[in-house]
Amino acid sequence: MLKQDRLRRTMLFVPGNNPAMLKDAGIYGADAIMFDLEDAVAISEKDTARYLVYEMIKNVDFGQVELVVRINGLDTPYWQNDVRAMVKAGIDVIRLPKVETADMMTDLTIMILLAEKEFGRQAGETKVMAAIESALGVLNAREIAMSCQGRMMGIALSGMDYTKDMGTHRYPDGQELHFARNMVLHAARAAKIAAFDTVFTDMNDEAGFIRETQLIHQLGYDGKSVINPRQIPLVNLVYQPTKSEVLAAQAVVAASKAAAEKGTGVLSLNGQMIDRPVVLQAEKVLQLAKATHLVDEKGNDIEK
Ligand SMILES: CC(=O)SCCNC(=O)CCNC(=O)[C@H](O)C(C)(C)COP(=O)(O)OP(=O)(O)OC[C@H]1O[C@@H](n2cnc3c(N)ncnc32)[C@H](O)[C@@H]1OP(=O)(O)O
Ligand SMILES: O=C([O-])CC(=O)C(=O)O
Ligand SMILES: [Mg+2]
Repeated sequence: MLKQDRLRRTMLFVPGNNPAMLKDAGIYGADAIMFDLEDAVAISEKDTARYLVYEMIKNVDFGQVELVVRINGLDTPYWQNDVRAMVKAGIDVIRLPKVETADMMTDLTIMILLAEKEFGRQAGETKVMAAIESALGVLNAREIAMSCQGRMMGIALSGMDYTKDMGTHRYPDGQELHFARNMVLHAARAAKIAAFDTVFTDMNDEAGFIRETQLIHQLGYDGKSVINPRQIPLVNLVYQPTKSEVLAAQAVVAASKAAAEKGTGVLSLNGQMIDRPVVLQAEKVLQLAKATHLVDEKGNDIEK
């Protein structure tokens, strides 16, 4: 599967200085694991965490899960060593926190390219993503999302730092994130990259977490950064298509295959015109249904 085609419903933050959490991070079914070298790690532990994450990537089999690392910001003395170590380890994606301008992403990719050359990795192989955590970052989201063509995998809203920058804090109804959520999402969609919503930090407020996940799913986000394994099945449940959505998608895909065999492009199904966007949407529904074991690899129902 092409990397950009993979599901990205959940990206699990794992503190880079916690060996037990790092070792088991692959067992919870997250679509991506995000090793954190930034705010989950105390200053005194920065070098230890980098070394530990390097060793984990080299020695633990995380299977098909996408491996992301959140490095330290460009205003710290750590980020260049973070980049070198992670590129050497073979990380899939580097997430830069507190991105405010496209130039910051360019500075990051210059360093990544040097490290790719130094450690014999293919140029451009290491993907990048930007975390937007301030008013300036939100206003520049479009240029940030359009930068680093070919390497840019996605952008994320980071609501804790963002609300601090805005002079507010997180509220249960999420109104304070309304503009930023929509800006980040539009920037991602215009650049054809993935969009990730921010963490929800109250692990005991399951109803609040589900409400927020339903909102970002409705808006069109690919998924969410999560901080605890308990949040993963809740996101997957929200993203799971309904039975009638699966049936409709199966019918569209079957009709489009039959039309392609006959050499017809556009077709009609139950009086509805079916064109390419409808087929792509149906394929996405079946991809989500496969991930939650509602249908098999071929898109057929799994008897329960
Ligand atoms: C604003 C920001 O920057 S947010 C991003 C930075 N923050 C983080 O990375 C924090 C990530 N999350 C955590 O560290 C933890 O979930 C905490 C500290 C919040 C809560 O930890 P706990 O109280 O141990 O949670 P809980 O009791 O649900 O843990 C259950 C199991 O899941 C494991 N676990 C919990 N969180 C994680 C995680 N993020 N990654 C991997 N494993 C985890 C625990 O180690 C425990 O394993 P065990 O049963 O084998 O002992
Ligand atoms: O990316 C996130 O959601 C976590 C984070 O750093 C923030 O909210 O400031
Ligand atoms: Mg932050």
